[in-house]
Amino acid sequence: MATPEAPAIRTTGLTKTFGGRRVVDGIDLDVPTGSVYGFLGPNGSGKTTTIRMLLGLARPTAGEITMLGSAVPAQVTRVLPRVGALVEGPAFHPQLSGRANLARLDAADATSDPRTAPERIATALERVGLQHARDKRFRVYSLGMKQRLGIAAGLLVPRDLLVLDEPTNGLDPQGTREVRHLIDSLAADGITVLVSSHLLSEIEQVCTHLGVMREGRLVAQGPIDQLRSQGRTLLRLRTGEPAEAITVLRRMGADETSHQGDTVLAGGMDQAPEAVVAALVAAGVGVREFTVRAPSLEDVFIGLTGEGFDVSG
Ligand SMILES: Nc1ncnc2c1ncn2[C@@H]1O[C@H](COP(=O)(O)OP(=O)(O)OP(=O)(O)O)[C@@H](O)[C@H]1O
Repeated sequence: MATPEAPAIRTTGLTKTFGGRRVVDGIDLDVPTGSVYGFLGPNGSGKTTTIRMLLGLARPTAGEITMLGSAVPAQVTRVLPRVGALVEGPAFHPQLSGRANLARLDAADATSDPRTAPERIATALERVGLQHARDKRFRVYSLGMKQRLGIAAGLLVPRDLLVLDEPTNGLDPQGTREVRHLIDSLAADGITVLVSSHLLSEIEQVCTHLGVMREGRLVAQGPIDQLRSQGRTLLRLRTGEPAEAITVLRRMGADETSHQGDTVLAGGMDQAPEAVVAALVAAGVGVREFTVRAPSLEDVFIGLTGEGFDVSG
């Protein structure tokens, strides 16, 4: 049994190679118990392969995994009953109701008790907010409802950990919100959630922790506030004297400056904005516009991954 202090998931040097290519390259994941851990990275960065190894669906080339206190894959049969997973989505029958679909999946699970099935199915449907639609056919469900039914399938027995691979992928904004609310409420119940996404904006609001993948490597990991504070404040100003402005800003500590036309950008300064404006004016630089942009997670990730994360949705 994992103690409350033990991480829900920990990997050491986890590696997977396909044809000599390191698709997952020595990653040390640390998913605290009780966290909502956003596993973020562009398509192809190795998230799904990592998740498949965690769930015992793929064998690591090297490295170790401990999940809920048990070694994976060696003790995967012990740990899997405590883990709900949504990977690639279960195959639902379009003509059957949500409830009938869950009954089919539950019946196919040799470890679940058929006597308690109706109650467990009702609880899972309730949990994801689909009780009212339980008798509707799957094919008339909205995208968000379909995805929530997929999560319900992972909740047919009580779980300590939920692993969701891109649960918001392809959803419209409404569906994305539904899934986010569901993750929030599952976390409030004490379930640890690992949720992958290639879109920061889709999961940022629900996560307590983030891990960022780039080309098979885990390039950042930690509590979301800690990662956010790694960002740099950016000053932006408009002036008729950009060259002079840059000289002043550099003297005041800016280590990154650029200008285009009358717009000057500067990073790496920690002076109060009013002190910067005063120094500019004292140096004869006319300031037409001045803004300070607080660091965003988006900026941090662009720096880490070398590419922008989609901010839609
Ligand atoms: N069975 C396999 N054989 C060979 N290459 C594979 C296999 N599975 C995955 N890959 C490759 O490994 C890389 C990482 O894939 P993976 O699916 O883990 O990334 P991902 O971050 O989950 O991206 P996506 O969001 O697109 O699924 C990709 O280049 C993919 O083509």
